[in-house]
Amino acid sequence: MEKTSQLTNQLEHTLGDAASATPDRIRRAPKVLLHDHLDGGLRPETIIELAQAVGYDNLPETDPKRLAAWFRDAADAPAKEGGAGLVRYLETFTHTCAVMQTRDALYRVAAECAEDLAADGVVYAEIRYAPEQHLEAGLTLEEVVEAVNEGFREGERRALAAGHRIRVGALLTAMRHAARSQEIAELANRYRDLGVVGFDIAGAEAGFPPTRHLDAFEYLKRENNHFTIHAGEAFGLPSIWQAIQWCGADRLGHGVRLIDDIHVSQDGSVKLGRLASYVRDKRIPLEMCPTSNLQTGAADSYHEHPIGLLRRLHFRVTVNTDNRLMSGTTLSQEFGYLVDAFGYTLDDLLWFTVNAMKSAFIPFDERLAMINDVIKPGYAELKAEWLFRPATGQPGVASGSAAERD
Ligand SMILES: O=c1[nH]cnc2c1ncn2[C@H]1C[C@H](O)[C@@H](CO)O1
Ligand SMILES: [Zn+2]
Repeated sequence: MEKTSQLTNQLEHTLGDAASATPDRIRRAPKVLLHDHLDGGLRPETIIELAQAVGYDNLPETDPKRLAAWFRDAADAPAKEGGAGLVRYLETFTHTCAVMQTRDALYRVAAECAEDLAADGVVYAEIRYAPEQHLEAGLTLEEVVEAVNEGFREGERRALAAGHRIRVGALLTAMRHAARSQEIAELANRYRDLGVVGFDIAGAEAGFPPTRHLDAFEYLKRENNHFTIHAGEAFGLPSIWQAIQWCGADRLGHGVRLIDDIHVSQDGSVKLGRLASYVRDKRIPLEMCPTSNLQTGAADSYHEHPIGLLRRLHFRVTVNTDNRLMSGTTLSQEFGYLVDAFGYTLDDLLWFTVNAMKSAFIPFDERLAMINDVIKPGYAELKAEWLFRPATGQPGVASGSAAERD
């Protein structure tokens, strides 16, 4: 009896160890990224080179390391100061957009984005940007979209040559303070199946409710197209409610404030309000971006980030980067922070990843093939690594455990 429990403990230990999410395993695990801004993920070296090429001399730093630190610090500042978080955070994009005004620059940034994500183990990504912010040097909206799409294709090819497979789709964003959403929605529709997979609105949330862009959303619905909406980041439940019930968003960008509609009692029992229930019942995906939320003040720490509770309650949570440059992060790092905060294992990471792939805007059969033929086998392989560890010469934990299980 005692021997049995000893072996059971060993078995649990071995399988627990097999599923542990070390930084190296997180990086090698196949990952899916649904919320990442093209203009928030440039390489610092590239910004400096592009600025020189176009004569932009307003960069705060001209050394790549110092420039990277500047972006991170500038994006951190809002939360530290407790000010108008998101608005200050968004000011940093002036510099990245300034160097993304030519065909070559957009092509390069998009290619490098795909390469960087692939090197981090991302196998599928939807990358968003606002075409209307790249017209200053005379490009048309169509030229912007084509340059970015071609850049993504080039990045996919380079990644493949380096031994990584990645597929990248574009989401076209309209800025919520501006008035071009209908035009951008039509653009997204025109380039559908040509590299663009959906639409989004972004920018300052307070004062710019999603219903300002209702025409664009209704148009996209009539066209059977897909869209996500940044909501519940800097503004609370009304923004989420409008995004879903008025605009019909397929997914929510961030959605952290949904927590305001969930009541946890002292005894640990949980009661969902009507909106939170609806989001969970309808399996509406939440594109959560932990570090970005800390920077804009939408969450106070990784430990307290609503993702912990929402995952426990089986909301359809996904993990994302938002802006890799401003947050000094990668998708692997975001998962690493959550592993440290919540003790997640590879099984949790697989759950988040399958959630994300199910929520992607590409056709169902392609999502399914990604899950069954790329993601699940990738995690299974990582979890099986212990089987091939060199023998230690100690009595075998593995053989005892396997025998016990049979
Ligand atoms: O987290 C965000 N919330 C709202 N807007 C954002 C966020 N991250 C980036 N943006 C804005 C700034 C970019 O210039 C724009 C398009 O990518 O989207
Ligand atoms: Zn965002």
